[in-house]
Amino acid sequence: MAKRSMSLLGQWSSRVFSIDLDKRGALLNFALTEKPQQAPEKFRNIQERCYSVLVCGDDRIQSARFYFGLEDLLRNELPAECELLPVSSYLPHVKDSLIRGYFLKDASECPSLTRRVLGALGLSEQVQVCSYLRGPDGGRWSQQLWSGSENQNMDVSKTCYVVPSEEANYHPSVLNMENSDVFYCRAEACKVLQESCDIIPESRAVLELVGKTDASRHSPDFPVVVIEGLDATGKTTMTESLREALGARLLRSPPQCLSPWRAVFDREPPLIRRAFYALGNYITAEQMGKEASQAPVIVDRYWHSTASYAIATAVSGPVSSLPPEGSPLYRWPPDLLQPSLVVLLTLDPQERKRRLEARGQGQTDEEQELDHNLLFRLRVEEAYRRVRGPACVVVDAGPSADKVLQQVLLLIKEHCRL
Ligand SMILES: Nc1ncnc2c1ncn2[C@@H]1O[C@H](COP(=O)(O)OP(=O)(O)OP(=O)(O)O)[C@@H](O)[C@H]1O
Ligand SMILES: Nc1ccn([C@H]2C[C@H](O)[C@@H](COP(=O)(O)O)O2)c(=O)n1
Repeated sequence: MAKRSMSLLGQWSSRVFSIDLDKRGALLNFALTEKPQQAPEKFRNIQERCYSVLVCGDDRIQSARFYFGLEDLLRNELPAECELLPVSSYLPHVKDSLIRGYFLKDASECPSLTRRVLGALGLSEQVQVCSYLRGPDGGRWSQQLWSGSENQNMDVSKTCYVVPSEEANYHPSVLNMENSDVFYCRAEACKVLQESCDIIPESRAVLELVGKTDASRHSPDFPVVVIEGLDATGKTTMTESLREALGARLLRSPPQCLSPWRAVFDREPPLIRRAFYALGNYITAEQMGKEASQAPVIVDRYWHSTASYAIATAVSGPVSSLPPEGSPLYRWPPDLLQPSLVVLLTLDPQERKRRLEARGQGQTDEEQELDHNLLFRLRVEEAYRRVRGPACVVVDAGPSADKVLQQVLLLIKEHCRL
């Protein structure tokens, strides 16, 4: 079978390549042209031999898993002097056109080892390898696409020149977010798990728990109040107190019944992991519908968490790299039950860290990332504030637990019929 990536060749020169130079949002964008031209300014400082490895297979589950493991694979196989930078290639404004991979700067003494590793990788149907050559004047760079032939040498099939491209006004990941990071209907999330069944047998068990009825239009008799926030902002404390104060039922998303499989899906790439959490919301929604016919319901995390963590993880850099406020990516899935009120607990980063340390519990990988990466934490919180349908009401969780509880009870009185 011909490589799918080869069919991209016709569009190769329309593509923008965006190299993520650091996690702080510095992107190096370039395009390709057939006429020799000067490379972007930032390219001219590069002294190393350069390559790109893009993952562009037909099977989205296999490609997502392959890309997820690619960084480790490259780090294990390549000389230590190879610097790896995430790279995306996309057609501007074209939804779902993004393909991802790594840009390699090789400063090692052994170029043949790097080429051997990349040559072997290039044989895979889901990988496209290119090398970049600096012209003698230093200002020009050419890109050579490696053919997928079994010849592991650089079998150059097309040469293009690296030229500056216009800066995009959003992060390229935004193009592929819908149905890859965020799922706006149960059927789309189910599809991902159905496609995963052969390689992740636990997907079947999850799918069996997901109902088929659409409870979204059913308006519960009692209020449903969701408590959201980053780790250690006081969600557990608040939800327990509200349960007591209101005689409410307490639910969480993902629901208890998914606990046996959560760790399995946490080890999967975003496509599969986010589909799992999306389905967790639908299972919790069914429980909400039942419980709220008898008593008020309090929910620990729900759709705001699923959408916000997914969107904030898919992009890098500052809050400005998020999809803009009002983007349809912040919409509520029409088939997912809407709560009566969503409260977002926020906390000063120092106080949150103090509470985390006082609690002395292990953190999830993602929460460790929050600690290390202030930008990520800011992105998650800003995404929370942008999600609509209903929008969250922000409450400062800094004061004493009792004071915060009184404030939330007041909000419930204002927003809900009790
Ligand atoms: N208002 C408050 N003032 C001081 N300490 C608080 C307050 N609310 C909660 N805490 C303490 O902060 C720690 C974190 O609170 P809690 O476990 O409720 O947060 P959480 O948001 O549920 O965290 P996670 O998402 O990780 O489960 C706990 O030790 C809790 O006792
Ligand atoms: N409804 C939910 C609940 C949780 N998540 C994800 C987001 C984070 O990665 C992690 C946080 O959960 P915690 O450690 O507080 O149990 O789980 C989600 O996507 N949707």
